[in-house]
Amino acid sequence: MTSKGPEEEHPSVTLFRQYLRIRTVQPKPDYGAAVAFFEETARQLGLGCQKVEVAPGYVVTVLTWPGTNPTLSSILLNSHTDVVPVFKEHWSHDPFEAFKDSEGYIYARGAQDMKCVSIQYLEAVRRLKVEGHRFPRTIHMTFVPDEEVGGHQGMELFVQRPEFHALRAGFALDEGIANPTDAFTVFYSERSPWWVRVTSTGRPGHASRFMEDTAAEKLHKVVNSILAFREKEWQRLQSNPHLKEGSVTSVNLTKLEGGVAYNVIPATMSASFDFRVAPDVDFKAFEEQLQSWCQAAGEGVTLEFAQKWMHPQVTPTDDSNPWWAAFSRVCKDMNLTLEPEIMPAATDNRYIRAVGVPALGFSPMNRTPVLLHDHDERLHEAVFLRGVDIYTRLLPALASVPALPSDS
Ligand SMILES: CSCC[C@H](NC=O)C(=O)O
Ligand SMILES: [Zn+2]
Ligand SMILES: [Zn+2]
Repeated sequence: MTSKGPEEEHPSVTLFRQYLRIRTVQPKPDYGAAVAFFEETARQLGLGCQKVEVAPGYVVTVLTWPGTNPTLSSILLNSHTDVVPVFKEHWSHDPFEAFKDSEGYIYARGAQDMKCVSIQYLEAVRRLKVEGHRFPRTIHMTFVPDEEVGGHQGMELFVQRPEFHALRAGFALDEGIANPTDAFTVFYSERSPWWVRVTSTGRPGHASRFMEDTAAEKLHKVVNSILAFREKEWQRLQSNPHLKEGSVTSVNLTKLEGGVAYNVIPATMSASFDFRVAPDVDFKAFEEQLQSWCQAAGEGVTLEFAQKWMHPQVTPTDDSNPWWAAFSRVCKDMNLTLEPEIMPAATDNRYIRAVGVPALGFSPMNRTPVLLHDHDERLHEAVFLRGVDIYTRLLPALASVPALPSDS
């Protein structure tokens, strides 16, 4: 892939790099600068712009291109504006400079997750508007805060607001993940995050003794049960080539806490786990399983949830779903191979689907290594521009889906 010199850079790439330079990095994102950026872009594109403060300092910016038939439900193009922190010393270039190398790779935090998508939406709308198109359905672009820390001050609140319902979203697109092959991954569901802390209490005492009923011994049993379950799910994934990562339940032990001194047996210890529960799991039975592992470990072992998503939804990927039919038809016409999967991580799409809006997770990056949250996150400008082409084809198709029973 070749790239043009800076003087001939495509204006969509220039806008992308400008956005990448805004430091919307957790844990202290500069959301004010991002909102100002989208307000200015809305002005340039002649789009409506609404700001909804869902919590103090947490603004959702909504850019709107009205359709010709206001009775139809709208298309919602969502993207989050925050990005995850960096370990600067592991980067080849400043992660907030949006450096472009001689081959055309743009290095920046957010290059894949998901500032590319925000600008691709805008640039596709710009092109279609410049060409004089209008479509029956309204297109709304929402730029939301807080996704990287769970969306609790972002999309989770926004979907409950009257301003969200007033958008009358019939279908939504949000983020996906890059695909290193020629194909594009599209996500039709998500695993549910369950963050579980197991606390074990037991007899304290002098650490030179063979004390019975210690917190550590009981915690060890629970850790063993959960890691054995992890191994079982891992084997199930490994042994079946039809299963993808998002189709099985994963768990990782992410924190161990407790203890005060080498020679004091602590009265309490805890272990924290990040479970990602597959959408076809019986949630009630799974929670009972967790409880029974705690009980089997002995007295005084309890669990609490720091996150517990209970509303997994599946957006159908067959022609019974007119949105899928329109989406997949465009991809077919463009000769794009789609790989439908379940999102292994959690995105704002779970909140959108939970309020009844069918949604797909799609970040059009093929032939691209998966570098979200990684060092040297980067995207080739040609892949980025191809993504603009793809949305330029997708939006007319989606915004022209004929009236549906759900529209009335
Ligand atoms: C459970 S809320 C955290 C959301 C986060 N999303 C992106 O990485 C994730 O860990 O999947
Ligand atoms: Zn993301
Ligand atoms: Zn992310």
